[in-house]
Amino acid sequence: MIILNDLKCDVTAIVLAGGKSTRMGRDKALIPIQGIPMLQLICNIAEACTDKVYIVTPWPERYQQLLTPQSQFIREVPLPGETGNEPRTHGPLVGFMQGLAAVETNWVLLLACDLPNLRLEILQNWIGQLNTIPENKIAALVQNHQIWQPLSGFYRRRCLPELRQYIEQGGRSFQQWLKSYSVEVLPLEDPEMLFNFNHLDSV
Ligand SMILES: Nc1nc2c(ncn2[C@@H]2O[C@H](COP(=O)(O)OP(=O)(O)OP(=O)(O)O)[C@@H](O)[C@H]2O)c(=O)[nH]1
Ligand SMILES: [Mg+2]
Repeated sequence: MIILNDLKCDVTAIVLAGGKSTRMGRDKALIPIQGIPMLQLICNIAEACTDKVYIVTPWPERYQQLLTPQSQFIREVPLPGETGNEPRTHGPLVGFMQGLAAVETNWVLLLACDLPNLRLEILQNWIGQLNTIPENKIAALVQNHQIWQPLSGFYRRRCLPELRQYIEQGGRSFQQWLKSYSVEVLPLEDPEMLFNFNHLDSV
């Protein structure tokens, strides 16, 4: 357990709660799963994995009552050239970059807020393996049919300068950005854990 605690200290969690929830038709973060709003469910799991959790969102007021003891909001701001009047639509890569700027640990656990089947023991198991990942790997993610699952995995903090550059050049795609790097594949026996709750009729 001492080893897991040491590793826990070297990981910060970033939970993304923004976007349009177009397919759901209402804010996904607030949809209850067994009585608990999805964002809170994810933050509870994140807190058990790390000592620090950042919730990156353009609208922290909306989630104020959900805030758990080790969590902190990072208010997402428009990029230069974007207007601040409409809900942000710049997407999760920009939210991630804005959260990453506040991180001081070597590793970041990035989580979407729409993962109702997320399992603590699997995340803890992955955290236990982080110190075996070769230095040249910028991230450690699950891969399905050559597609990375970017919103439920780990990134090294040092990717920030290159991520910033990619975004400044107009890039918004995790898949495209990750193509420039060597990424470790995380083992996952049951892909159901990463079921993405996008439609109300999908459960
Ligand atoms: N902070 C932040 N999070 C975002 C943003 N866009 C998406 N997300 C988060 O990224 C995760 C995956 O979101 P998606 O399901 O791909 O997109 P969405 O815009 O929320 O929903 P759709 O409109 O149905 O595509 C969720 O946790 C969202 O809260 C954004 O611009 N900022
Ligand atoms: Mg989704």
